[in-house]
Amino acid sequence: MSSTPSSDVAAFRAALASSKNIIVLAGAGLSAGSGIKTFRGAGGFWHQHDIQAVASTEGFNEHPSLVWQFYYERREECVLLEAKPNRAHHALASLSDPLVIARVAPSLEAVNSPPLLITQNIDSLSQRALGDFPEEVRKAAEERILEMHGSILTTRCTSCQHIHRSSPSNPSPLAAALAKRDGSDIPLAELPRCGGDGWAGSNRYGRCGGLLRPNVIWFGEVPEHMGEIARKLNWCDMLLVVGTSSLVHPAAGFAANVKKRGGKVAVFNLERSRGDEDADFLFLGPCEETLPQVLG
Ligand SMILES: CC(C)NC(=O)[C@H](Cc1c[nH]c2ccccc12)NC(=O)[C@H](CCCC/N=C(/NCCC(=O)O)S[C@H]1O[C@H](COP(=O)(O)OP(=O)(O)OC[C@H]2O[C@@H](n3cnc4c(N)ncnc43)[C@H](O)[C@@H]2O)[C@@H](O)[C@H]1O)NC(=O)OCc1ccccc1
Ligand SMILES: [Zn+2]
Repeated sequence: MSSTPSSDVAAFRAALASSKNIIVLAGAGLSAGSGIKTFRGAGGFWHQHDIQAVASTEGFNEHPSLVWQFYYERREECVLLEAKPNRAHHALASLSDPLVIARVAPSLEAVNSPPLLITQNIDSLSQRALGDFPEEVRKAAEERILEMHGSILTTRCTSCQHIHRSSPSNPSPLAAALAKRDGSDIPLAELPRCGGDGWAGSNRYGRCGGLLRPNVIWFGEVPEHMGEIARKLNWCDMLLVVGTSSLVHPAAGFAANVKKRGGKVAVFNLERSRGDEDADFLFLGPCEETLPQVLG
């Protein structure tokens, strides 16, 4: 790849305006401006926790209490401590407004509107940034947000696979259990259990009682929505890569995939990141500043 990436805003806007299928890929940097720690940045999660122990199926089978405490801390950050969507989330959310689309992306094909947002984040802040949009715009836009690594707002039963949605307002059963403890091991029996209907074969017998796990994708597990993501990337002619170190696969391979098919890539990151030398556009700095500026 010969040329170095451009940071010419007008050139980027012209490229965006002629794009038919725009996709956004987001990582932890998108939510850094909301006070949520990243993974590899200063004070990041992976500096304080062993990835294998807290973000793998094996880790959960060995130490379910430790993993639950790690995700309770994540839940605290995102939900209980009221993290709010920042200007980067709102700039991306504005791409769901038909008036904004008409102005910045008039060539966007209706089937690709609003632009798809593929997020590696589990914090639900991109959805919350849609808060003040009219119902139908918000609904349409929510369907265009793919949480490929799951969500901190949901738990999954390890036996019946039932998904439980604990809304931010009422604390999850875990909160009660964790609140009691000083970080020491929580007995397996006290960890969150499935209240879903239990089924043995064809007859039903009350509560499933299976051990719940955070409904997030751990290392070694297949990310969510991979079929839809692969299909949509095939036709993507402009990929915005926002706040990700591009070190975790399969997300880390999306940009090269789009480039290979003749699409363009624009990277928004606080600093240089893996593979950004192959991008067409590179906007360095806090994305809560660069995105509103470039999309504004
Ligand atoms: C470590 C890495 C080498 N390992 C992997 O990639 C593994 C193994 C692997 C698979 N393929 C490979 C190929 C090569 C090598 C390894 C592999 N991948 C997997 O296991 C994946 C599953 C991985 C998912 C793991 N779960 C997460 N999260 C959920 C839980 C949780 O959140 O706890 S990953 C987690 O870490 C990743 C962290 O990356 P970032 O979000 O980028 O955060 P990071 O801190 O690293 O960087 C932040 C960036 O933001 C920038 N920034 C900071 N502030 C700002 C700011 N203000 N503005 C702008 N930018 C900013 C910084 O400069 C920095 O660049 C995210 O994906 C995040 O979700 N599963 C899978 O491959 O299954 C098979 C498969 C695949 C496809 C189809 C079929 C089968
Ligand atoms: Zn169950």
